[in-house]
Amino acid sequence: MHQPWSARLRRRFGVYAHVPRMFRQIWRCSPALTVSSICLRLVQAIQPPLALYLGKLIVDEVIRLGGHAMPTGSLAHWALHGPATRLEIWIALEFALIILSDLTSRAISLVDGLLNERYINAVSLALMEHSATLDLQQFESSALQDLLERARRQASGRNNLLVQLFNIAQTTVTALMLAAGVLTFAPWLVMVLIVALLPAAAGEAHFNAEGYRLIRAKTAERREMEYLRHVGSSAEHAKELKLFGLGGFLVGRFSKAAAAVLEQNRRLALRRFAWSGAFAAIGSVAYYGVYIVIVWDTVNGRFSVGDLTFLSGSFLRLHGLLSSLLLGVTQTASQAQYLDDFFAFLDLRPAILSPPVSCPFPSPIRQGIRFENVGFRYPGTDRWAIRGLDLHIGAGETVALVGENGAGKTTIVKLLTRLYEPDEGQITVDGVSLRDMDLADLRAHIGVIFQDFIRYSLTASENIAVGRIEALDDTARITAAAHEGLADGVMAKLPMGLDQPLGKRVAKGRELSGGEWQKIAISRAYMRDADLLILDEPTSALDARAETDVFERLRALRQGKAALVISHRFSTVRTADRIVVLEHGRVLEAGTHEQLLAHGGRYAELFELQAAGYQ
Ligand SMILES: Nc1ncnc2c1ncn2[C@@H]1O[C@H](COP(=O)(O)OP(=O)(O)OP(=O)(O)O)[C@@H](O)[C@H]1O
Repeated sequence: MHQPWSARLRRRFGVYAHVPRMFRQIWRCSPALTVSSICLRLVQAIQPPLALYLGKLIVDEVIRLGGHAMPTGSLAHWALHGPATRLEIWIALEFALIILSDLTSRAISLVDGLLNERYINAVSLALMEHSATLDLQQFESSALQDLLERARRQASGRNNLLVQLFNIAQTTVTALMLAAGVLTFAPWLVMVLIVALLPAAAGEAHFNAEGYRLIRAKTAERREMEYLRHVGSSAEHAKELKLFGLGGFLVGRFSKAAAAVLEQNRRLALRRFAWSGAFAAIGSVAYYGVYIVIVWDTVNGRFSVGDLTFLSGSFLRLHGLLSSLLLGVTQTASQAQYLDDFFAFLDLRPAILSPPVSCPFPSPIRQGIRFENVGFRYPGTDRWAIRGLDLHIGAGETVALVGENGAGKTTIVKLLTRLYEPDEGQITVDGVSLRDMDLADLRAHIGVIFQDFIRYSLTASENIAVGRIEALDDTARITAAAHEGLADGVMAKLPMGLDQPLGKRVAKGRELSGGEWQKIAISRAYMRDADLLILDEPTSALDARAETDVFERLRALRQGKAALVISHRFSTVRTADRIVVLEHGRVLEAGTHEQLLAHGGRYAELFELQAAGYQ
């Protein structure tokens, strides 16, 4: 696939399109530090040409003084009374310049360090804040995971793009000043140097673009490697890995993925090495050619010895500066590609939004929640997870959903909380469609515990407070919720009580049993004053006594509030006001425990199957 060179050039420089946006971000982090960094770098940028020019003046002055009679007496006498006043001034200035240069470079690293840290934090925050606004559907797509993986590199702080871009600007100012100085002596020499560097510039740009293409193509492999590394070295997985003896298997998988990535990188690195060596040689030949011409012109009296010092010094610097500029531009070009990914991620917009004008959630619920002919397919699949579903949850009613694995129970919860949008039909609360409600308001009125609830590596009290994060400091509310959710007994056993960090990841963290974690999760639901409570497998890990306790307390909480309980345990299910049996995303039968048993359908069959297991 061959593109015209103009298109290629546009694409190469196109990577910098987001740099102004990045600068705006940097500016917002700290205008004072940004201005300080720019000013300090300007001061630093003009020092090398000044130092070189002072050097030339000193050499010329020394040669001029060389013709005079040798000073008599001491160095001090010569310095004070001799004809060396101008020389002394130049030397003093050069000394001052060295001190200044040292001070500014220290100040630059201080200011840049502070600014960079703020910028990296701002990038991480932007990623987290934006992630919170995206749809669950977007998160479940592997394309988004790949984009996020690349965008994260921007936040990792490894690439230090900010400092590199500032360095480029500084180097450019120095190079321009040196070039201007040299141009006054011999304009064509500068042209020779620039032209000699062009092949290297093109080569670097080419290899950087190729490197990025490689990384992009291998994002999925890198994500897999990241996953394998995590699984292979985390405490959560250690137990199963040991017992199943999976260490070797994981290492093998990782090595295979790593070897594929490594091999491609190696080939690119070798080609890059060979080509950049050849291009660098062209630059060096040009530099020495120019140097020989300057020496020749000095010998022939066209330049003074001071001019020779200045020109050869300037050329050496210019050569070094142009090379580092080239390296800087190409390195930042490849990093700027991640900037592209970072902003592409920030520009993603969620599809599930609040309407411009929203209706309030009907609180308290008077008529109930209704699914009307609802159909839903997960994105990227052809199979209907739910189809033609009609379901009613009356005000103050507890409905239990039962059905075999994959029947669509959890999907109903996702639709009810608008984590996903139905493809067909609608869901209403007291006749108001979920689409017409403000998303945050809708979710604030629903308390949900999913079967795969999160075990936060936070303190016990924080783990409960996440159910209503505004009440993080409301110890009385947290204690009451812990009591309702049976977590008070769990807390009593913890040495640090409410303040006990949970999980193995944190210092002094205590691990809990599955049932104990579930009690903490149930307590979260009690933190909310929810009009609709959804419990997806709430008691699967609880012992029989705890299960009874949980449902007794739930009955008390449910006064005037609707609840949807999903469970495979019939001891839980039979307490519900109404039981809905799902099959292939549709309602198969519905009624009370007694009605369904009398009906002798699927429910009765499943119930008897489970009851037989206890006999
Ligand atoms: N994120 C997803 N993407 C694609 N398909 C999905 C996704 N989540 C669930 N499904 C599919 O949708 C169907 C319904 O899944 P759902 O999780 O609602 O079942 P469930 O009744 O809750 O099952 P279980 O009793 O095992 O928890 C299943 O066939 C499942 O494979």
